[in-house]
Amino acid sequence: MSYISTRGQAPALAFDDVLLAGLARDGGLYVPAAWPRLTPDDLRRFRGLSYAELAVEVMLPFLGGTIGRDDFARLVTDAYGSFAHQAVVPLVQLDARTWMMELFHGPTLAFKDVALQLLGRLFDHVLAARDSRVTIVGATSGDTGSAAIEACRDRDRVDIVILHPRGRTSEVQRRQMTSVLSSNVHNVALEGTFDDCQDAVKAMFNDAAYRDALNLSAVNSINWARIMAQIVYYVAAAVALGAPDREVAFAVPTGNFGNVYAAYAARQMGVPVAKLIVGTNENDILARFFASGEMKADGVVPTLSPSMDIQVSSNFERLLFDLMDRDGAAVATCMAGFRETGRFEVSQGQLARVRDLFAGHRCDTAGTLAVMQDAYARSGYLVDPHSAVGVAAAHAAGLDPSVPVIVMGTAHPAKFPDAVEKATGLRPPLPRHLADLYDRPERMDILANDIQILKEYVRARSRVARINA
Ligand SMILES: Cc1ncc(COP(=O)(O)O)c(C=O)c1O
Ligand SMILES: N[C@@H](CCOP(=O)(O)O)C(=O)O
Repeated sequence: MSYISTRGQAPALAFDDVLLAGLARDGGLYVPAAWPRLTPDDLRRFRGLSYAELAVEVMLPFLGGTIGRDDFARLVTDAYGSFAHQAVVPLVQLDARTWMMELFHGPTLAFKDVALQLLGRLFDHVLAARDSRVTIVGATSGDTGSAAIEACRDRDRVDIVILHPRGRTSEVQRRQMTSVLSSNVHNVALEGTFDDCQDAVKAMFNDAAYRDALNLSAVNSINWARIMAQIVYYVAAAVALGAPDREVAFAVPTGNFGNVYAAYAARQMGVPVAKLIVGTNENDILARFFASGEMKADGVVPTLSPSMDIQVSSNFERLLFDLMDRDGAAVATCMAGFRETGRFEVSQGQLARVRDLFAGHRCDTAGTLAVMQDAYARSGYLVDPHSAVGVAAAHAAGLDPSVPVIVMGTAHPAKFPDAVEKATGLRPPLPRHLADLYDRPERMDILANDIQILKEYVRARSRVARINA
């Protein structure tokens, strides 16, 4: 198994190198050179497995022998042992044909834990084997940051710097990051949006001398290993609801397009997926794209679902690569144009192809609150505002009623108590391990959106940079 860049110019890498590389050296994103296949018999065999057992089966082919089965099984079992629910990602039925897959039972209460609890362990394993260290730099709109910090805190071979947009996360999200006082953890509140944070991270990776001097690594979904670990729960959900003998659909609240891309990857591997429904909030660039074929960035507006306040969705490039028949040069030209003008367009043929599988739906604040109110009124079920966008998308999709729709429950309602209280009158308490979150001291640095300042900040906190100096 080797990995190639969506822009066609970077060297192909094996899994362990991709794990540490983050962004490809040509600015592209790594994808598998070929998709491993899951046969109908594989899917039937998966029916009796625990989540950790299934995770090993699904992910092993992606490793291409770079990590042995026993070592990998140990890392996976350990990672999912940190989840508060025995099923790891339980499925809850919402109505006759709609399910919610609760992905938020990990330590930081969002779906990011599913991948990042494993990634932290993979980093340790690979770095120990190489006797090496990395500097991780990441961008967050709220959830990746805390999940990555939790996964990397106190790890001797890692320094981690996380940029979040100042004042644009929920208070719980911010505190989950800034109250971790470990010496290898550094939080930056950037004067800007999530897109600015992500741009800064990519600019650091695109400076070859800088990335080499710091051994930069990534925890965002630009890192292929994030996507790999997220594929597993789509396989689990489909198998639980009848795959390979029944098709399913997924409704995915979307921002950076990593989660729904993992669903696409599961389908490429052989999971019978009838539709992928992309839910967006008022930052609806993706919903507009699936309607028109034009990708056109506007300014980011703050919403009730702040983790999805994103306009430039990194992982869309991975889908575009397939849509352009894996022509890296064409993707590079398209991305350069997008960077310059803030827009690109696909052909009518490409739009038709993409719409065979994908649909987009925009849900505004009123719609989000209505879903949360309705779920609570009907069954006492509390839905966070991001997952609510997914539920709205599922209901709007108008699919054949025989196809079960699985909504990705991406965050615990207690992460967004203000929104939940506004919708239901109830303020969900934090689980016990976070009960004193509001009393914990915080540490962060407020920085201007200036790439030189940010680069110097990260360099000064990188032990690798000090060793290499
Ligand atoms: C709670 C929550 N829901 C949905 C999303 C969107 O997921 P993705 O960026 O993978 O599209 C995010 C952030 O990524 C999130 O934190
Ligand atoms: N919503 C995310 C944004 C970053 O997405 P990622 O999947 O690329 O890490 C967040 O919570 O930070």
